[in-house]
Amino acid sequence: MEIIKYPDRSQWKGITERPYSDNRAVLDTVASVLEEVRSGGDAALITLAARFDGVALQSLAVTSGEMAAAEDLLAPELKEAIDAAYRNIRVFHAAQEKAEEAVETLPGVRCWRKSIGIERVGLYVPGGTAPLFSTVLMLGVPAQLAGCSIVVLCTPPMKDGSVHPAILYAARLCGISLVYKSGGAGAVAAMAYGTESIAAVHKIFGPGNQYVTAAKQLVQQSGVAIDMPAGPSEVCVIADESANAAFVAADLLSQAEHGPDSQVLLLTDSAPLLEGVQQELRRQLELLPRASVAGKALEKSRSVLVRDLDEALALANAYAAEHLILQCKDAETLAGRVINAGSVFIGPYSPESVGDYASGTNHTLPTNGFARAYSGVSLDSFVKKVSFQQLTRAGLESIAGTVTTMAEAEGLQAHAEAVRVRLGSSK
Ligand SMILES: NC(=O)C1=CN([C@@H]2O[C@H](COP(=O)(O)OP(=O)(O)OC[C@H]3O[C@@H](n4cnc5c(N)ncnc54)[C@H](O)[C@@H]3O)[C@@H](O)[C@H]2O)C=CC1
Ligand SMILES: N[C@@H](Cc1c[nH]c[nH+]1)C(=O)O
Ligand SMILES: [Zn+2]
Repeated sequence: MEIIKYPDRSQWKGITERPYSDNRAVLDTVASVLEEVRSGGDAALITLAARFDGVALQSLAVTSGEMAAAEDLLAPELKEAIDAAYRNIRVFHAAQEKAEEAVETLPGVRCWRKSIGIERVGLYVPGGTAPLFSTVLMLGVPAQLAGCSIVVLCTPPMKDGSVHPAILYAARLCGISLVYKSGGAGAVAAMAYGTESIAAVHKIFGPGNQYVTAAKQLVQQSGVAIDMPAGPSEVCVIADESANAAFVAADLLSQAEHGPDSQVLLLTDSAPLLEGVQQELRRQLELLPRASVAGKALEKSRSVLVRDLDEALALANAYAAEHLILQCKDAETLAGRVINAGSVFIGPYSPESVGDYASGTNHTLPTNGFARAYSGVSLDSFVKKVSFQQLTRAGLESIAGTVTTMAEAEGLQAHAEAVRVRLGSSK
């Protein structure tokens, strides 16, 4: 891990840049995969599964038999854990369902908005390095609450050509039956353009590695919407001398183990804490089954010694982390001053892992600085808010002058006439 001491502002750009920011090779690969799927459909997806996942598939769709069998393949404690997480995520997302009141902007001029579920949505569930069945809940629960009518789920097959039973169990909980064995850019292309077996959707959701994220960004050109660029994972921890070095190191490693292109960032005003965290990282890393993945991510990560916590917060706001953990005195006050972050974890007992799985918040969050402008996935991501208005004749009379004056000033006479003709005052 690179250690940077007391950087001045001119060095901030180097700190806030992600290690994969120059991803032209990835974009080139992804562009050709998209074209392959657009022209080759299902057969191309089967070829891609062999090329990138090393799996020889006969067909892409998970059968209803495989869906039904999944539950019995899971240990009871895992099923209970998934059920508990499902409930918490549902409670948190259901609370986002707020009906908006109609507003009378003038007497007789009534305006309102209605949330309508996006009809066809595509969910991407990562599975390259690990089958992230938690992501099924993060996407499936809000899709279910929003009432999306067609929900397609794509995930890379495991080496034996199956989909992990926990993914299928979580999908069933969320009422999803259209599950396909397809990963990476190919899966994104399939959901964007459609193939013989996979329906094209209106919006694609979900996290993934650089290939998935690049594919989501590229397919937007064909008119499909996406939630946001989400992946590779990252975390920023702000810690002071009051923090427990073992907790901080554990949080950094929990994101480093996601993939070699994950990035973690420690910001501290305490040299002893920084030293303690480096020691803990070395100690804890050795104990991890995924030590080599986490080790690669750490090589591209940074620990920064700053002058004070104000500077730490300013740097964190500039970095705009997917996850921001505050392990310092007065963490709540600091949290109130956060401007850019996907999700914030306050105090020593709020590890990011709880948000990754089960506290209720969504783990599909903007990475690569996109938290400056994007929110994480929520119920809102799965609905459109359609606005409505209804005027009485008296309402139209009161607003007529405003509209006709503005329309004529813009040189749009027909707009003005559409008001006047109703009031019998056409020129
Ligand atoms: N920001 C967020 O909200 C979240 C992000 N993540 C991130 O999702 C990612 C998951 O990544 P993975 O485990 O890799 O699974 P993945 O499912 O995203 O990617 C696997 C697929 O990548 C494609 N691929 C692999 N190597 C390729 C190559 N050389 N050329 C073209 N395509 C290739 C293959 O099609 C493969 O099926 C991690 O980076 C993790 O940090 C995970 C959860 C949440
Ligand atoms: N940490 C991941 C989510 C995750 C899934 N499983 C474990 N963690 C992210 O939000 O980037
Ligand atoms: Zn995680």
